[in-house]
Amino acid sequence: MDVIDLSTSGLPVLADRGMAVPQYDRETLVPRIVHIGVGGFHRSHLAMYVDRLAAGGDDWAICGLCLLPGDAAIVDALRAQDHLYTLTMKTAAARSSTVIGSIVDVVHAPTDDEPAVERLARSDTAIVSLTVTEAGYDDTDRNRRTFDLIAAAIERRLDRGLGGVTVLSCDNLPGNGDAARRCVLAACDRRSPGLAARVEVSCTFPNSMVDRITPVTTDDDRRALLDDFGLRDRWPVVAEPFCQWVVEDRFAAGRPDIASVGAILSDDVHAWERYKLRLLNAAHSAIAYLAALVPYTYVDEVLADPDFANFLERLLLDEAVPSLDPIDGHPPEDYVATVLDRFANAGVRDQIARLCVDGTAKMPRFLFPIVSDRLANGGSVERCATAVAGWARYLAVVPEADQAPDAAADRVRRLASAAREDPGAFVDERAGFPPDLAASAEFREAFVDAFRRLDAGGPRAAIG
Ligand SMILES: NC(=O)c1ccc[n+]([C@@H]2O[C@H](COP(=O)([O-])OP(=O)(O)OC[C@H]3O[C@@H](n4cnc5c(N)ncnc54)[C@H](O)[C@@H]3O)[C@@H](O)[C@H]2O)c1
Ligand SMILES: O=P(O)(O)OC[C@@H](O)[C@@H](O)[C@H](O)[C@H](O)CO
Repeated sequence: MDVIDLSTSGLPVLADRGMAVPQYDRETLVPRIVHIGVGGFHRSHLAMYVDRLAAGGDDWAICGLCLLPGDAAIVDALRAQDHLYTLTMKTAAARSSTVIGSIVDVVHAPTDDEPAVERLARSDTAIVSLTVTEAGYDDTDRNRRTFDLIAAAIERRLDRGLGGVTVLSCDNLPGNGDAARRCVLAACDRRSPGLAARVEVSCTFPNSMVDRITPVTTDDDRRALLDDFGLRDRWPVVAEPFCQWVVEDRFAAGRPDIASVGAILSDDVHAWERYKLRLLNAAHSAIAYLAALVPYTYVDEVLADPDFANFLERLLLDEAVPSLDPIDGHPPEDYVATVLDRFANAGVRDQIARLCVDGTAKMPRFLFPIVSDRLANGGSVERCATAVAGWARYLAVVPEADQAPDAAADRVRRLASAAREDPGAFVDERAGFPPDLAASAEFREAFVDAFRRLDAGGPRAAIG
């Protein structure tokens, strides 16, 4: 089999080799969605939904907007292959690959604001979507730029007599639309008096729950495409088959018929989002650091370990589930079973190291709310405390160069080091604990006990 590079002209060859490829005319698509943060998840999720829409005859498409210097690699990769890429869905038994055609342009604006603002302000932009990570909504200079650009673009649109846009966060955080709204309105206040009020009446910020486990792309993923299809794709995406998107139907400038391709339009996104953040994301953060200390490399290895599987199941059923309001017809226990099943998928090879990234942004959003609820309403916090102790021990003992990136970890790392002498020192508001956790003798005691067990016997002793 000849090796070909991914490009529009190669699509017929790939179709002959059995790969699903776009059958629609990409030239006629209109990039009404401008997406900031063209990482793996955007390409496994929103871009896939938009690809399905195009396959059904819709003309919506996506322009990627990359704002960080480090985005040069993805920009180059996409440009070199006509913005096409492969999405491979994997289980232990099978994998299936599709070429996704819904991204039709990409703008890289790491330093110069004007190309970004002008692209966002264009008359055909209807949705500005975001996957800029949880930490991307914290108030830092780098993050401010993202929202300053959006505010500048909306102002330009309104001054030109164009309407507002929908700002659609697809990040994992409680009330992601509300968080995006707060960041955009703060940027408006920084920019000009009165702009925030104009944005409030012209733009919308739907909340959404987004879900598809999407590991970091590896060279093995690239090699598999070469072996199976003779295809060289510079930056393919792999994901699990499961995919979910629940979103509020508040779109200021129109939307495609996303329900027709599987999205759920709902007024009750918060209930779904809580299920997901407290049962799936919290579970990821709960095992991440303990597993890294073993060390395990992949999530499925952790689930194949009966001690870890039992620890996680008990944490979810005994501590996380009681903190949730059940959704009619969708018992949380069923959701837990699905999550455990998805984590056990030995085909997807999701990396523990990926889950360890940005713990300071994720612990307060995923795991601490469960503990807060337990402290307020009664019930054990022992397993959540063990998970947090795993995080502290990881920060204290894993050499910094080997730790997963976490831009805000310096202070927390110092507290974790201090915890080796005095474990209780870690449970401090400076480590991101909310006041109720920091002040709770019950939580502190459970944490200290778990930290000591970890110190004495490692992760297995702590989770037993
Ligand atoms: N990977 C998943 O399984 C998954 C599933 C559901 C939701 N998500 C959400 O998507 C986010 C991104 O995940 P990913 O797997 O695509 O990660 P990724 O590292 O592959 O991509 C993130 C992209 O966002 C850009 N980015 C990061 N911070 C930014 C900032 N402050 N401003 C502008 N751009 C920024 C990066 O340059 C990169 O292109 C997650 O943090 C999460 O909120 C991910
Ligand atoms: O993507 P993050 O960094 O918010 O969290 C890590 C994982 O929990 C997350 O990516 C899940 O895999 C995802 O949310 C599944 O939909």
